[in-house]
Amino acid sequence: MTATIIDGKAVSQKIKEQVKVRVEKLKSQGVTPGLAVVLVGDNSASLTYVKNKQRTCEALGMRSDLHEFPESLSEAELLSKIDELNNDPGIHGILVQLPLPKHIDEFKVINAISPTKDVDGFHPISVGNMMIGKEAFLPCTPHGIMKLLEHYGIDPAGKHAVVIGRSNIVGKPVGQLLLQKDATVTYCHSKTKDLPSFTRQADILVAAIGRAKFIDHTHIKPGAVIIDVGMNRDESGKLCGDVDYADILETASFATPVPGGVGPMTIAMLMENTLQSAENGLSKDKTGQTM
Ligand SMILES: Nc1nc(=O)c2c([nH]1)NC[C@@H]1CN(c3ccc(C(=O)N[C@@H](CCC(=O)O)C(=O)O)cc3)C=[N+]21
Repeated sequence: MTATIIDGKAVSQKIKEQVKVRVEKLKSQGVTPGLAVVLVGDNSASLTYVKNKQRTCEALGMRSDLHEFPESLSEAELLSKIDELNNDPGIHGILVQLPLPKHIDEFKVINAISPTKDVDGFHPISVGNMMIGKEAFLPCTPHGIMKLLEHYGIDPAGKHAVVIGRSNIVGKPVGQLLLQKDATVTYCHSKTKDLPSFTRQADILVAAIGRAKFIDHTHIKPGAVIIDVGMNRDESGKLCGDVDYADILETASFATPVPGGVGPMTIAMLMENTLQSAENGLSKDKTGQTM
């Protein structure tokens, strides 16, 4: 048996086409969805992602503003920029590219973003609403993973999902979303003893470790669905995931490649969240009440 390749690029394309149609409709009502991306410091990897986000916005007819600042930007200056964006009616989504320089408190910054514009889904209010299953902007990578599973007819209900990684932006929320779809969820992390004993039980394995090609066929159960959230460089500098893709293909039933798996979905979900935010704005009056 050879695994079916989960084509994140193709699925993200479909989602973007649907977003584009909704953007056109919104524009005909006089509203152009606007995303503000804030980038502090000159991290070249970050710049690549940011450029990708901007390109996608433009392709979908959305406004995209890049606010670039030097590494030396103070926390107070960043907070005041966020305040300005919170109050800008042309901006529906605010994304502060992470990681931030060490002298800036990430938590303070995320907290300062208006939850109505929190298209990353990182604000504690968004996280809380997601946890209790209420309407919220869902974090883009976990949401993208759920969309991929859905697209390929993979129902998490009753399955054992094993998540490796417990970051606030990927590991923790993807486990929650899988739980909401009735999976039995196990979290593994750097302190987990005998990792393979857990991963071998997984019907759905989500790898968000940050180590190139760490997961191989000895870690997985025959027929498992493998979701690779890794973004690493191999020895030759090529982009690769946390999963040794070639090694697991004969064992897994489905697998996401890197690139072309989860990454493009992250961008598509960001576009959808930004559009959603703009649509929300249209259905609210000046007091913020939904009409
Ligand atoms: N506030 C914030 N929000 C984020 O969503 C966020 C962030 N900070 N910091 C950095 C990470 C990383 N991230 C990616 C998005 C798309 C691809 C992506 O499109 N990857 C392509 C390949 C891109 C390439 O070739 O380099 C793929 O996997 O096929 C990758 C990584 C969003 N992040």
